[in-house]
Amino acid sequence: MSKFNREEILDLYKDLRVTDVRDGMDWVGLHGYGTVDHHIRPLFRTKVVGIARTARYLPFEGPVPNVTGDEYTKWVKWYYSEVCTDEWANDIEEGDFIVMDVAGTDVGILGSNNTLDHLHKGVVGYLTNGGGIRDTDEVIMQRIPVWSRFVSQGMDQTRIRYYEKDVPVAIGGVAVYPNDVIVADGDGVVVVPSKYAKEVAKYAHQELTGDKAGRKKLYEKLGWELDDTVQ
Ligand SMILES: O=C([O-])CC(=O)C(=O)O
Ligand SMILES: [Mg+2]
Repeated sequence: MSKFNREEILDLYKDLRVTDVRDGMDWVGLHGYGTVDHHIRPLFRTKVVGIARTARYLPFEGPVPNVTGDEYTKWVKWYYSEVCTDEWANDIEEGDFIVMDVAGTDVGILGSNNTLDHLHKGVVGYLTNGGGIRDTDEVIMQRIPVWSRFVSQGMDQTRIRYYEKDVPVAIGGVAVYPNDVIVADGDGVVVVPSKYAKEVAKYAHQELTGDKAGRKKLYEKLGWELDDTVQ
């Protein structure tokens, strides 16, 4: 990352909720920008902040080979190495939030296997505008954070091709550029353009601080034990 220090930004955003960041975006005049379509939901409730690493896939145009099962095994290997590669996985940095434009397709590019490899390399979460994720019982058990429109069963072959990485992509009505800040939790996903990241964080923290103080008073009134969300 050239324009700003990603560790500094990740630290600045680590405690912020999606709603704080949404408010921070409003405070700098970005009312109509950043909120990813609400149909894109988390597989399970969790909160992640990361730096956008983008990739674009296209539907596969065919043809589907008419071959025996054994020939198909070979064809699948060829497909993985030539048509649907995951080139973006070769240069992952700690804190990357993988943003995949899968053109709305119903394909399980990600599963319980390859996401573990990416986790090991530093990926903190995934955002897709289609399915893109399968093996979800295991993915949830492994605590791999994914926000997607739906869940897919099928594998890549005959369905999708990798096209390019590190380019702007459109996800749920929002243009996501490499290095944008992605904040995701149970309320969905908000995208902060990197050039506004510090200013948005300032007002997001103002919101969070005010909210904590208010809820702390109400906790006390209710006789509740204080937790991390109010102190
Ligand atoms: O095989 C794939 O491409 C995706 C998958 O199911 C996994 O990694 O577990
Ligand atoms: Mg699998």
